[in-house]
Amino acid sequence: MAFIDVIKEKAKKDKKTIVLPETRDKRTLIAAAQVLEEGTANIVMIGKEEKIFDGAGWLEVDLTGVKVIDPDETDKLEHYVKTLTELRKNKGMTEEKAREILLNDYLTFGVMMVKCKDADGMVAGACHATADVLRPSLQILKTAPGTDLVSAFFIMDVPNCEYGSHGTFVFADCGLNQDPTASELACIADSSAKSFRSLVGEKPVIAMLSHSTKGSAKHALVDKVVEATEIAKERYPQLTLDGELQLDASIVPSIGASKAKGSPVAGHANVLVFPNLDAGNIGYKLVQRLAKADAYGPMLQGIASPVNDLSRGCSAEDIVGVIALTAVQAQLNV
Ligand SMILES: CC(C)(COP(=O)(O)OP(=O)(O)OC[C@H]1O[C@@H](n2cnc3c(N)ncnc32)[C@H](O)[C@@H]1OP(=O)(O)O)[C@@H](O)C(=O)NCCC(=O)NCCS
Ligand SMILES: CC(=O)OP(=O)(O)O
Repeated sequence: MAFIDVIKEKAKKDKKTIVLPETRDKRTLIAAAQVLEEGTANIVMIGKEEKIFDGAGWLEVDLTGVKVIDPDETDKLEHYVKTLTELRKNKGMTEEKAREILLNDYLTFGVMMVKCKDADGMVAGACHATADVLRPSLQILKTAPGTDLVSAFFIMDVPNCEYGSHGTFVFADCGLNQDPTASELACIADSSAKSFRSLVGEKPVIAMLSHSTKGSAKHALVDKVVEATEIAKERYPQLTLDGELQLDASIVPSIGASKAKGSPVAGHANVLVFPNLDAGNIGYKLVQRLAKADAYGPMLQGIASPVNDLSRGCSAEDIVGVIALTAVQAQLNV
């Protein structure tokens, strides 16, 4: 069974409620209808009911069963206003500002629904840039207990691929931390291992990626990954993790054996930790577009409740997948 079909089966077993704030986006409406039909989640949408259902009518999709919350009409608004004001009072938030934001910014409204447990998770980003989705999520939900850093990963499912876990990988950070320090890279490795284990269900084998393998190149960029590897090995001794490794040495067994002999990771990695966001974001898009991989994300790890982003280049099918993954994260509380 394909990776995403396994996730959908899990999602169906204990249905969670996912809020979709981007109700002007056609792909989101199409995805919502498919999720309702497949039964992987309950869907809440934010906006004016007549506009949402008009949109669905033009697209000829059936949104029967979707719950619509209109910020102008809901009696939850004042609770959200008070909660948001309290949460952000040290940052100058007032009730007036909070009301203005909640009435006009559906992304923040959706995050508040998750914060107040009126939804189990949120998926957005089909028509908003990543930074706009992540900022309110980070500000309101904050990090999960025991974590200092939120980071963003993709589940990459590569067709006809013998590498990774039958072609399935976690790539990180591909969406949030632009130039992580060595210590932050170590944290991203640990969070990515947890994401891999909980969503793919297999043992994570983590490569700390670089343009160098075991000292083949010298540069400050390489030094950062070497240091990150040392920190990660010390902080998380239970992980199967190694670096610094080039991509080919990480995933191709024969190249791993020749470039990094004796490494427990080389040639077998299924979790790829990129040295910075340029590499991560470009890397996932190369694999998605040229190898025709399914790319689910950017999903957040290390955040207190499940909120996941999308690329503005996503398809309706990608949204359906990320909704199912969000529902499973909510089940597992990761
Ligand atoms: C996400 C992002 C917008 C946050 O940066 P920012 O707007 O400058 O916001 P700040 O640094 O002021 O952070 C806002 C809040 O989030 C928190 N935060 C930021 N990054 C965080 C992280 N990685 N982990 C945990 N919390 C974080 C800050 O502590 C701050 O909290 P506070 O307001 O309660 O003090 C920024 O990191 C970014 O633009 N990342 C790249 C996104 C992108 O374009 N990706 C490429 C496409 S996928
Ligand atoms: C993941 C990604 O590239 O997102 P965006 O379209 O928001 O830039």
